[in-house]
Amino acid sequence: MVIDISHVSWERGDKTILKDVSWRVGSKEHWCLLGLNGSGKTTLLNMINGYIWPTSGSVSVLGHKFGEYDLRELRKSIGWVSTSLQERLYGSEAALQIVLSGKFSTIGVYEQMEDEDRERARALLASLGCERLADRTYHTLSQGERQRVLIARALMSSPKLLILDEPCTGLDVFARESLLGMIERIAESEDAPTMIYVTHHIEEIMPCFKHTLLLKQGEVYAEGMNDQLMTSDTLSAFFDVQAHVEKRDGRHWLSVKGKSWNNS
Ligand SMILES: Nc1ncnc2c1ncn2[C@@H]1O[C@H](COP(=O)(O)OP(=O)(O)OP(=O)(O)O)[C@@H](O)[C@H]1O
Repeated sequence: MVIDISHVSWERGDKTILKDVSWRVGSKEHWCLLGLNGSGKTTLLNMINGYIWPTSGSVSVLGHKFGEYDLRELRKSIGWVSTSLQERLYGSEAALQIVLSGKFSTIGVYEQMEDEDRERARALLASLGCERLADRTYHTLSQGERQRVLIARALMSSPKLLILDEPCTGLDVFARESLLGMIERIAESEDAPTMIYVTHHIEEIMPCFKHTLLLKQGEVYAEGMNDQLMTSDTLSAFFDVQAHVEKRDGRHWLSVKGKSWNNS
């Protein structure tokens, strides 16, 4: 199992933020984690990365049970692309340096890098269609370019688990489709890590993500194969709206009371 979360709860004061959550992700099973704002997605990711501990229940990631393994070592095998990471990066660094920093999962490059590291970083930038950005400073990049650089950075350490936390936030529809295409290619590559895609938007779920965990108010609402979960009935009840789901080009599209959410 890549992720094995069993009956996990997380309490803060008198508030229960995660309630009896269980989730098992097998190797090379690419999952989507779907929930509205405040449903507990970030909290669950913080737990998977060992930044917070469950109040009750057990967490095991990449076969290592928390409490019995050095979490700093474990984090080297996990790539986590998130907006909060963007805020912590040094905006004045060149894109290539940012990708290189992924080798040791550090913010900034402190270790001696070899020529082969630079070659790998350039190859990763090229595979994400942004080799020409290698020498550009991060703060001059567009949001879509930043996300690609961060994904290249996350891949630099050849992670076994890659978490993409709302990677399409702030992207226009064309940049979004381009990034989703690249994510799909990563998922289909031979040495692909197990991938978790976190979002509020079902239309971003590419066909390579075959499973979804629906999280609602800190609880698992449902989980399973997308074709079973992504139905008008299930999502109407999940989102507490009158929703209509349509499948097109292997993806599911949601509209609410005649108003499309697709491009929001
Ligand atoms: N350290 C904390 N102390 C108290 N409450 C917290 C803490 N961390 C998160 N919460 C609360 O837990 C709930 C879930 O938050 P979380 O950030 O996990 O949701 P989310 O699904 O990631 O939301 P979003 O999609 O907006 O990022 C929210 O109500 C939040 O205010």
